[in-house]
Amino acid sequence: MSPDTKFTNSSLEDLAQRRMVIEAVSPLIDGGRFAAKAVAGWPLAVSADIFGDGHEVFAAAVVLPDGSETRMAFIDNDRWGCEVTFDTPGPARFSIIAWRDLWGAWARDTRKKIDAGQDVKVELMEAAQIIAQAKAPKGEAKALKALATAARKGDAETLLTPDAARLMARIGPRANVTRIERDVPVWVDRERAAFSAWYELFPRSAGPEGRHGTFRDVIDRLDYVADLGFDVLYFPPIHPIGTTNRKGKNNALRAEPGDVGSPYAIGAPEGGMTEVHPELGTLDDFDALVAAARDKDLEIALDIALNASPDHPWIDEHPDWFERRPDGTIKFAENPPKKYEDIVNFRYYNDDGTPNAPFWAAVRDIFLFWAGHGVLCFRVDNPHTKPFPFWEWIITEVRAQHPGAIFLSEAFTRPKIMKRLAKIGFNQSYTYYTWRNTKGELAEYLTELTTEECADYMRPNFFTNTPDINPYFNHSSGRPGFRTRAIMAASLSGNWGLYSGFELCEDDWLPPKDEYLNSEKYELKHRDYDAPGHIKDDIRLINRIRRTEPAMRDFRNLRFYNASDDRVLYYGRFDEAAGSYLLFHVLIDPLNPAHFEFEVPLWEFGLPDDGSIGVTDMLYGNSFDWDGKSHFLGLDPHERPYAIWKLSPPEAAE
Ligand SMILES: O=P(O)(O)O[C@H]1O[C@H](CO)[C@@H](O[C@H]2O[C@H](CO)[C@@H](O)[C@H](O)[C@H]2O)[C@H](O)[C@H]1O
Repeated sequence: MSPDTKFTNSSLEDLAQRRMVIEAVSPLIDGGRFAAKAVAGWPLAVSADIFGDGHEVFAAAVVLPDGSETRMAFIDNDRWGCEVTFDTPGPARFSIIAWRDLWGAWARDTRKKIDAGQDVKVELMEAAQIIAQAKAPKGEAKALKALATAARKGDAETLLTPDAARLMARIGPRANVTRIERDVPVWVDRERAAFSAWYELFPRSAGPEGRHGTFRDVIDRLDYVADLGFDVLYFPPIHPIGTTNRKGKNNALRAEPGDVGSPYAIGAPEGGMTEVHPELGTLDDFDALVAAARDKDLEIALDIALNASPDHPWIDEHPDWFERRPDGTIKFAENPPKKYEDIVNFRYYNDDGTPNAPFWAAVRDIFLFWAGHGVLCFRVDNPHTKPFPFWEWIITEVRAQHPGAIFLSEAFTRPKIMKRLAKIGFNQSYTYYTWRNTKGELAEYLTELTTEECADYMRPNFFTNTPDINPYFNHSSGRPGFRTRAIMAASLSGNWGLYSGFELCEDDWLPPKDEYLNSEKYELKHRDYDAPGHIKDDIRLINRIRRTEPAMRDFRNLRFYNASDDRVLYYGRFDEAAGSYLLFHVLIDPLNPAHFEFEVPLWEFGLPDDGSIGVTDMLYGNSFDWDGKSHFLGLDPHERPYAIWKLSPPEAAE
């Protein structure tokens, strides 16, 4: 009597489809709870550990929802990988399948047997059986028939040709096809989410001295910003500003007559987050600015700060949208130890724990309103002080209508919170760059950002400074430190930015904090953008290199190399497919020169240690050869605090 094959816990089919093992899939964020990030048109590397029992030959492929397959290649130690490309921004997914490759195993083993002089008559019968299982589409039927004939005639050599291997890899039978249990979610962004250069200015400061700036004044500043090579122009909030508890200069708790107030204290009788400050102009003026910027390939980014001044119209219209204290008064906002006396807190959840749905919907509509006015880049103020489900919902809702929307998270908070915000959908994240200054700190931080799992979902935006952060390093660095910090921000990260004044090496600070003296957050600021000592040439140069060198796009290609001085950060950005290879030396010490030895990474090009490689100095334009691996270089804070080299390896030169 045969044993009972009605297995209680699995069907036979199921057991067949689980014979292969596919594990440690990458990218896969929290088991698929969150989408990994990709960029439309950029290759996404997919990999997994794939193996099966015995000494069989295996094969695997990444499968997209349209059924298209990209074959994975064996890398090492049961790791397989390939690249796939998504063309359109929006939600996407992939699956992975693996199978036993019957023909591959047959060909490998038969070749060995023939080489050992063994008889392969039975193997030829096996070949005929495998060929009979192949399913040839019209165009390949003839080739398959030829293989069947060869098997019948005992022509092993024809069966073992590379052409036969390729044909059978395409159409040969797949045994025990195993598929990962769930598709892997991916969010596909447009390129600017991963590769952008932001310039921040206060529109109210864009006018001539002594007058409140307007959107029309900003139109006149567009050429300046575009000429520096930026592609996103970002404004702190542009809405009506409250007068109750208005802050005065230098964060004074009382404003003096004429003080303009913090633009983050949003809301006045003229309106809230969907109105513009009357002194800036009208919505029509704003639309004109967006259009003029677009003509210069500049995208406008707005600050979405969920702050209400006590004068915000919603306070009367929607009293239940605000947090209240037991005595019925509204709670003022804070980000301890900072206190924001000029703003109050919104209420995200009701007392019964359910979302304050009308308020959530109203915030969504703010984003949609500005998207309707051509704004698809949003810098979100303090997102970590608002609930995560709220952001996840908002981002999903906005993206459903605008898959190209970009959300930059301004969360200077604990690392895991920053990462969670990136997982739930923020496309870009502010980082700790402004506080990472030594070679060790920078290398360690960049290694984390580029190689750990967070690289699959978190995209740093390296701002050199912000209206809130006047970096300690620059208080005493002088111009050399401004130059190197800008060059590093722009070359270590795909996204970078600066807040206006950095290009003029502004360093007046308000001790003991890393804040600006006479901060523009509380007053208009008029600058001479041509004042001597600026670093505009450095900014133009690095933004031009970013635009022209494909190696600058995906920051995960960053590699550090050896330089014999701990004050010199030495790194490379290579894009082999595009033939773009850059090396950077940056002198971190803004006060003293360095003369050091460094290694040209000839090994990256398969060249021997005594090989030679062509190089162009991107600062001065001269080209020459580096012969051999070891070289010396001098950097001087005042003459040349950094060097950028473009390599031309021998193949590329030919
Ligand atoms: O709390 P962070 O350091 O992340 O700063 C962000 O949010 C602050 C609150 O929106 C904002 O603070 C500024 O606006 C406040 C409200 O008007 C005002 O009380 C603060 O003095 C002013 O700094 C900060 O600019 C923003 O980046």
